[in-house]
Amino acid sequence: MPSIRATPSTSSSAVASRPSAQGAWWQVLAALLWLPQAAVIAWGIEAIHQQADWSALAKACAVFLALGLLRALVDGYGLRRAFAAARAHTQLLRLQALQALALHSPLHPQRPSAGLAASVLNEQADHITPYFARYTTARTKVMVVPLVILVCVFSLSWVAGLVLLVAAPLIPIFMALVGWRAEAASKKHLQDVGNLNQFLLDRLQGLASIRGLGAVAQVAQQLARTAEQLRANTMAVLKIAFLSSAVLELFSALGVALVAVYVGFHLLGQIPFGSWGGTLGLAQALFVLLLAPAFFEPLRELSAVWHDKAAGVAALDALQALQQPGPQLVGTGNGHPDSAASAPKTTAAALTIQDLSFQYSTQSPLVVQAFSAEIGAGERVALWGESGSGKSTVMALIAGLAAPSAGSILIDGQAMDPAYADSLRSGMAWVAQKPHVLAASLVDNIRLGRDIDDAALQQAVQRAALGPVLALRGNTVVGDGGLGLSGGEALRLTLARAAATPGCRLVLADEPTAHLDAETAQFVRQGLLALAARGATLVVATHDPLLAACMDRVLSLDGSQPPIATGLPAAMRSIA
Ligand SMILES: Nc1ncnc2c1ncn2[C@@H]1O[C@H](COP(=O)(O)OP(=O)(O)OP(=O)(O)O)[C@@H](O)[C@H]1O
Repeated sequence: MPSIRATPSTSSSAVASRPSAQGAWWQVLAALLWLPQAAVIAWGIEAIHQQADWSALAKACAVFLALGLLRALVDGYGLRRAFAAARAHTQLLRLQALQALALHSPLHPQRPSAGLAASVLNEQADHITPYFARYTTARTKVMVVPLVILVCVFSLSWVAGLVLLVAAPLIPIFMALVGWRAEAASKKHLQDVGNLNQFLLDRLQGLASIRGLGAVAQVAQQLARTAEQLRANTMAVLKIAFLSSAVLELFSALGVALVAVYVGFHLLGQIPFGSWGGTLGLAQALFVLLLAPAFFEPLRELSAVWHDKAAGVAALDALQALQQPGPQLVGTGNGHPDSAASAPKTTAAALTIQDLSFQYSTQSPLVVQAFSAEIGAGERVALWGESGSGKSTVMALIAGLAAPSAGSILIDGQAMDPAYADSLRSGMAWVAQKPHVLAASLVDNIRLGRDIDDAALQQAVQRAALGPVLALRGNTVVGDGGLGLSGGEALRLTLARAAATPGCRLVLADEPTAHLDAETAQFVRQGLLALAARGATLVVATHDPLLAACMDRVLSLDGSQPPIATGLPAAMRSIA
């Protein structure tokens, strides 16, 4: 499995110059092969004019066809190479963005929405391949082919050369003017596609609430407005694309027409100058005439792929925007094979938190400030504090879901740093208040792809009292797209996941009993204490005085203390 490691971000302008240049150069060679082909045509027509014998003409035809075949082969080969390199490069950029996203901490303040990220990675990134394969190739051709043709034309006629020289710069100037608008319109268009995806995903997820509150018509109107905006922007992009083509066609047609007029009048003797003192022969004049459209051809090609550039650059920027710097997961998916921490431990973990501080971004205030605590192996501790005092943040920092801004966390004396975070985290179980239920069977939802044998799984099912649910559901899919789970069943699933964690030495539970009825909350409290009783340290962030009363100790983040809990069931008191 490839490691998930953050890679330095790359600007779109830097990566734009990176696709394989070889494919482009093969295509440049193919375009230049038109010169000998044009020479053969010009020579052949002059031969017909001078009534040369047919065998010479047949040879000329054969050479022309052979050159044509060679040109097609070279062009096809170059095109394939350019596309293969562009596809590979796009995949690499996609993977880099995906890896950066996978390393985003859940505490990242600018995490992109799931809909936007999916749209950028799946749809928008597809625009990068044509940009690298077609636009950058066309750009290389524009820099070489017209120059070579200009030298050839100038060597025969300075007037024809001058016509091309004057007409050519007008095209890039107008293209650039149109191109700025095109790029802005493309960015807006891609942004709208992302917004629509985000809107759809969000509203589909909240469909039950929308129906329940009778807001379907309003949401449908909003959707229609967003779709209409996307339509208008798509049309704006197309208008600009047509405008740029029209500008180019106009100037290239004028350029070719002027050369044709000059060549025609020169051959008729009406314009005798312009050919370095002498007069152009029929073959030379035809050669110049045949080269004129070829001079503009790379520019026309560039215009045709101009939209690819606008869409490609916008997609590169969108990929870049997914990789916003911010809090990242500690660790990279690679354990430290030689470290003592990577050896499986069976004893409960001891925690040392020293002067822990955290801020979500350099502009935001410290939400945890110089917090220190010692938690002994096997101890059960409640983190207490007013709402917003930073309990969840401290829990996330202990789990290595983000690196502290200052201070340190030691687990059994081992710092939670990137080299050891993964192996330290493998001995932790996280009990969330609202677990995500995957679209998979109940068993797969407990396993989560971890290496858990059947006996351990059965034990976890029993401990979380999930047996009856499992008997009823069997292998049917639960979660998104499958049968649902009740709130209580989902919480049991969380406990089962924690109970099945191999070598679990530290249980972290974030508000595990919030908003639960008394009976379910009691079940969760019992479940947590049972997990700890199997030899794990337990840290809970809670507002629940009953849960706090079950712990050995309460650590307050803001000086507040839980009220004296009453009504703790007798069975619980015995575990506590
Ligand atoms: N992703 C985030 N980006 C920026 N600030 C955040 C983010 N998450 C939390 N905060 C802020 O950090 C502070 C601490 O939040 P935290 O969730 O850790 O508090 P808490 O004590 O767990 O609160 P509660 O008991 O309400 O769950 C709050 O002021 C909150 O607004």
